[in-house]
Amino acid sequence: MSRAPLKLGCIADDFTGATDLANNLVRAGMRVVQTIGVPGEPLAADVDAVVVALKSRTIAPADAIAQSLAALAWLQAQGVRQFYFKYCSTFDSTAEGNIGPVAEALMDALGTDFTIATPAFPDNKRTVFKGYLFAGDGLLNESGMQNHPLTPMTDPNLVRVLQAQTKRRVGLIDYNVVAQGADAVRARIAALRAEGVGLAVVDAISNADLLRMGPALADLPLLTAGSGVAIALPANFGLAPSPQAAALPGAQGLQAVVSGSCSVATNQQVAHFIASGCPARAIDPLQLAGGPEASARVVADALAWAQPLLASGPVLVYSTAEPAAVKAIQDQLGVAEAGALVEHTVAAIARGLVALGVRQLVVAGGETSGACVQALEISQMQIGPQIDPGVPWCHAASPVAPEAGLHLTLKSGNFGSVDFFSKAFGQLSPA
Ligand SMILES: Nc1ncnc2c1ncn2[C@@H]1O[C@H](COP(=O)(O)OP(=O)(O)OP(=O)(O)O)[C@@H](O)[C@H]1O
Ligand SMILES: O=C(O)[C@@H](O)C(=O)CO
Repeated sequence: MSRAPLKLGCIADDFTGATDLANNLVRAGMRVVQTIGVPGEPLAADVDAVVVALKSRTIAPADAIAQSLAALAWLQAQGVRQFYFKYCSTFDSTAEGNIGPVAEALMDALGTDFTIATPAFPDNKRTVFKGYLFAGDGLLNESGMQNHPLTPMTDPNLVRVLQAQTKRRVGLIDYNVVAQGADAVRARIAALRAEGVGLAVVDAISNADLLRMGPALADLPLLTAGSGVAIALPANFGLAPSPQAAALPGAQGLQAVVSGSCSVATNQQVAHFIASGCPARAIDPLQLAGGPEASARVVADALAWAQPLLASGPVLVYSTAEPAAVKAIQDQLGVAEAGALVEHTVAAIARGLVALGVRQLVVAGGETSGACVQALEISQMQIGPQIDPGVPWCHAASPVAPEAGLHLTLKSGNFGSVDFFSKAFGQLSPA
């Protein structure tokens, strides 16, 4: 290997989550590449960290484990000093996992008996106290996440949630320990290890807490977390923030937003975009139920609608709906079927929009982003400047956007200010 070993090798369980992690690493001074899935060839770029983006959050645990181990094996082949399994700051899991099963499989593969688990991301109001996860000012299960279409979160106690997904014992490094600093965290890790605890949820209610615990994490082979902990890691490798880490090519082309997210923040962003007079077209999932022809018709109609409007500014195509409407659709189509149908259709629309000349694309929703990036045949993304906490602009090559590629941002469902969809375009520098 001619380049230096990677400092961090990261595996993210969805695509927006991967850019969120990459964004925090870039802001703290690392040069980062995000790959879409496990690359088929060795890493060429000379970077500090790679984030391998999987779409493994809601698939069967055995498949999530297999994909994560494949990502780990590829990262190991590139030479990596520390590994990071990134999941959602709202700890999104199904009843079977996949946070616990994947974390354990990675621990087994790395031969380590201990890791941490903390989704804390204070910049986005995700805080953990006494093992309880807060989203905004309320507990996770009162935040809207209890209504998530694929991963409803009804228990805010992360020790309990994780214990139900793991064979290893789950413990807690609570706020009193974190507040005392890295030495106290190190001592607590040693004590938990001696008691046979394999995974410890760590409290953090501010960036200062994350930065304080950072040095105590330097020697752990594997970290499992949301993106928050990432702000403390570059310093462990002697790196400091630098503006060059986020430079992207100049932007050009038409602008569009596609949204398959039904999260609280996205619902507000869609409503705001429509209220501000921008063109928007809703997709009715029930129209997709008639097989591939039905979906193809919806795609063609949406593109025919968008084409004459694009020259005048950004358009929005969305399936975003409030919880009651989502539930009604799921009751008729099934949860997984509705999700897959909508994702496939929104992704086909995203591809069609890029074929029409869109080169600045906002995608809302993690699963939706996964489907869109795959439809656009994107294999790698360069991470650029942050639009809002957890959401950077990225740049990627795509066969659908030959020559200069396209700018895209993958917005997690609950991230971004209410005016995110219009604000994002104003933050790109023209070519
Ligand atoms: N109107 C709808 N009815 C039923 N399901 C829908 C509808 N609109 C979208 N969906 C599905 O809901 C899921 C939304 O998940 P997605 O990960 O894209 O958004 P999110 O959960 O808000 O984002 P994140 O994971 O970043 O928080 C997708 O599978 C999508 O296809
Ligand atoms: O951590 C988060 O909240 C996000 O990066 C995410 O994973 C949403 O899908």
